[in-house]
Amino acid sequence: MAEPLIEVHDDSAALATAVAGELLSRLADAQAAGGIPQIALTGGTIAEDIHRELARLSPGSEVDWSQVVIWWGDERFVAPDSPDRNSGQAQAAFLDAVGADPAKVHAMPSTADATDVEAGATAYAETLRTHGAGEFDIVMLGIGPDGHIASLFPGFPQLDSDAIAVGVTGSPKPPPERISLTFPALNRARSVWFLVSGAGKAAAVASALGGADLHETPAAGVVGREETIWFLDREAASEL
Ligand SMILES: O=C1O[C@H](COP(=O)(O)O)[C@@H](O)[C@H](O)[C@H]1O
Repeated sequence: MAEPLIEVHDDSAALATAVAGELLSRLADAQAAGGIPQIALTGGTIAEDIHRELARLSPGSEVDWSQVVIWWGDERFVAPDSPDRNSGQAQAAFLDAVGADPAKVHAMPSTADATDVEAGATAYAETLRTHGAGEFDIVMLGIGPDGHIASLFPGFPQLDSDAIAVGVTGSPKPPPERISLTFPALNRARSVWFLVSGAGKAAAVASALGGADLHETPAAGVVGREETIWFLDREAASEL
């Protein structure tokens, strides 16, 4: 397993531009090689900045977004039009603008699609299975100040699940009900990219990269099969 790479940028704006540029470059290369890349998006503050940069930079890129398969690492189990939806944020920020194919955009179930989080997680796992069980090219993950990634929170039982996707209730960060991919699913990715900005995340970054137990710092439990890159700004890297 390759050592994680750490890339530090001056601030969150520079970080967002760099990640968007790198993603477009990877997708263009994969498509030029004849592939239909599969990526998993994340929610959160830095993801919003990156999505806006993807909208800005995509027209000048070689990427055909209609030939990219889109997944999510986690989602808030709320109404489909709730502003809390990670997928709604991405759709509005860039997926509509760049011409993503709705048939290849796999949002996690909302309260309109499933009776509860467990049913939603089971349905998403089934969707993943029908598409090769999540052979992701790139999984992007934000991280919380508590070290959570996706909706895998410190001390929660979902950390030990061997399912593909799980339901979460009582999330310490609102909204309380969520659906999340698990470690076994996330760790099938060829590349895992952590996207982290701000001083509030510095301790979590240091803990994850310092080899913490994944039950205390869930970010420590995800590695790509081929590469793991930590895209940080200076503040997030300040405790390394
Ligand atoms: O709730 C969530 O939080 C994390 C990090 O979000 P941030 O706002 O602190 O950057 C995110 O990675 C996850 O997808 C999301 O559901």
